[in-house]
Amino acid sequence: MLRFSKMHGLGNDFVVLDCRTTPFTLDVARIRAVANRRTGVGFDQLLSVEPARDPSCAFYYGIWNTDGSPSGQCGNGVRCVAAWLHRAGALALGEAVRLESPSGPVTVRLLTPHEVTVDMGEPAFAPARVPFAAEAETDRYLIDVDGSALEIGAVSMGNPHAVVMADTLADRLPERLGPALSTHPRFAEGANTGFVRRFDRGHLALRVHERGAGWTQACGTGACAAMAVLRRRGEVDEQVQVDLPGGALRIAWPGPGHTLWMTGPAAFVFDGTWLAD
Ligand SMILES: N[C@H](CCC[C@H](N)C(=O)O)C(=O)O
Repeated sequence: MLRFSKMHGLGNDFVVLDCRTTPFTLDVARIRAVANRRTGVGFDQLLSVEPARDPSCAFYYGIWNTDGSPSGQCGNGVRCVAAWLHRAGALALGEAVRLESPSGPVTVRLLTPHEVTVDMGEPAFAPARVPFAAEAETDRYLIDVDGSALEIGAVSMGNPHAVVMADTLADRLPERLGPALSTHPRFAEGANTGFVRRFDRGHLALRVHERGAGWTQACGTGACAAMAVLRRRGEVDEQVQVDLPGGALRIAWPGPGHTLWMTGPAAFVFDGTWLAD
């Protein structure tokens, strides 16, 4: 009997599974079945809360996209995991706790039962870390998409991101470029592709075409990636508000050599039992 919680962070929605005592056993076909928005539950990512492998962390969380592919990190998801652990009595308000993601530890702290701040670690710009095929690391790469050059930033937040300034698109549409960049061969593991508009040094708008999940209402690591790329270019201050279709996140990052902080909401929708097998 598969029990789950349906949650969301700014409309980026999740099925959360309690795998603290029962191991995670879903295969790709089952993940896709649960992801189906008509015959399943529907989610952008499925999250499994499991015992930590790293003894310095309280719990581990696994992340799967709608197509069954795994991810190394999920910003909106880790806030939901923190709120889920709080509801389960395993995480106190105000307590800073390390959680283990597939790409390593992050530190979460609940400001309220529905508002979470997360130390997401340091953005990784080295092309091999993204991974992104490039001869040398730079703030801006020119990448060939459909036969013409597009300027992007490339960064890992534990998962790969391409960041595109919307004002560099000319007449090219994000609807086409998002899927093309998310599966671009220079990103060996694919990319989450964010289109950013900069209002001023403290305020951005962003929408993200996610690897393995498509367009989402919000992408936490995408907001972190947009901040990381623009801050390193000197185009934003240490704190920014990032407006996504589903709402706003607050991101803080002094710059290279520092970790990056994300603050935003986490919401419960319902608890359920999967009966479709
Ligand atoms: N929605 C998530 C990111 C999911 C990333 C996933 N699509 C990948 O394959 O890396 C977030 O809030 O950060």
